Amino acid sequence: MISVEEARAQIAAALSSLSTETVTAARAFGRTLSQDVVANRSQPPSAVSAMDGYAVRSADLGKGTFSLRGESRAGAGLDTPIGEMQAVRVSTGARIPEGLDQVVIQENVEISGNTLTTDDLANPGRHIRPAGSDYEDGQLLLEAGTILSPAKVSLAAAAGFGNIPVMRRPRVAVLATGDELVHAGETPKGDQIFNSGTPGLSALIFSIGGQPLSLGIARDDPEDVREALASAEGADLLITIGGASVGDHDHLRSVFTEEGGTLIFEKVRVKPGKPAWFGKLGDLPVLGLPGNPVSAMVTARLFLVPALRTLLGQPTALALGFETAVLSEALETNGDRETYLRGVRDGATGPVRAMAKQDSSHLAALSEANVLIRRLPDAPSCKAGDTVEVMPL
Ligand SMILES: Nc1nc2c(c(=O)[nH]1)N[C@H]1C(S)=C(S)[C@@H](COP(=O)(O)OP(=O)(O)OC[C@H]3O[C@@H](n4cnc5c(N)ncnc54)[C@H](O)[C@@H]3O)O[C@H]1N2
Ligand code: MOO
Repeated sequence: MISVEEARAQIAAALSSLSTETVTAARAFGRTLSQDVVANRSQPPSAVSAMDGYAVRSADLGKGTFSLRGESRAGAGLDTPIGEMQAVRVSTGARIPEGLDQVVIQENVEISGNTLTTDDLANPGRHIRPAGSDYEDGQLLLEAGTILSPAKVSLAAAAGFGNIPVMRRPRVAVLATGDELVHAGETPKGDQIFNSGTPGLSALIFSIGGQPLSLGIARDDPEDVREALASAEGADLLITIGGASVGDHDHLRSVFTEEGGTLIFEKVRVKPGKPAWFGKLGDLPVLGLPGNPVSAMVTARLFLVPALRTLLGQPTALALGFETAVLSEALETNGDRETYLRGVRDGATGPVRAMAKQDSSHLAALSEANVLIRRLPDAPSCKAGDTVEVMPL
């Protein structure tokens, strides 16, 4: 059995990043940048007013009455030379005319005909945004591999990118297996249960920027499994749910091998999720997740999310984002598998406790958990007040 870290490294090694495409800025949220975004001009391009008011020479303040000399508007700056004791009407974002170095806000002036008086004193640069104060021409604004938040989309657009180069969305086929399953919304027979795995994993795939594609439910019949595997053609990654362990009616692994699949690993020293496996069917990477719903969701966090991030060319694809938290309740000695306990943390930084229900089929408990508490193999017992590693969910 290999460790979680080895498994993650083997998955990443078998994947390469996908091709790229461009999308309009308005559609770029959540996508991964495929090229650096570099500013091709400074922002603002020249010194501009930060307020509505009057631009003056700071050295003239306190010396008497100004005469008004035209207006500089956002997008239509004033080019006329400005003399001493002259003030120019400016709006927010308007270019500051040559030679002026202070803006007096309109609330602080008295206008009479064509003249202006103010009690404001010299404060050079006041209410003026210098050229390039946001960013300079040639500055690296966003690096390839960055996930585009709304603010980052806005920055790329501010830098003139109407179309943004992004990684293609990974197409992830999801195949559930087992005669006991029916799709949610259908009517289960007595012993049947709903397929919770496909919707849960699809949501996770979607949240990382992938395109989930359900291949439905393959019955416990080799021909049905064979057909389902064939239907994954064209996907960038196939996720299977269930049939990973040793059951008599699980045909997934045997059909995978018969069809020429190469197994890269089977079984990981992790709890939950020991039966997780990974291989390749021709060029198609196949990640087999255990059927137990919590095992599937936890192993998806550990293996599927980094796989998607690798396909998306994200530089920190393998980072799991651990934080530390203080325990509010003791923990027992861990077994020999790396263990991910469902936990509840009080707020974003408060104390954490492991939930009472840790069964790998208890989805209601998983949905209440807000962290996974990581316990390394054979970790000693912990008491309240000890620090543990947690992965936010
Ligand atoms: N003798 C042994 N038995 C088991 C072992 C073992 O090592 N020796 N491993 C256990 C572990 S750990 C796990 S995890 C499970 C995983 O088994 P499979 O991956 O083969 O999953 P199935 O047998 O197909 O299903 C297990 C369980 O999960 C339910 N299931 C499956 N798919 C879905 C789905 N899409 N949505 C909702 N629920 C699903 C299924 O009905 C079963 O209840 O094996 C242990 N056994
Ligand atoms: O390792 Mo299994 O995932 O516990 O139920």
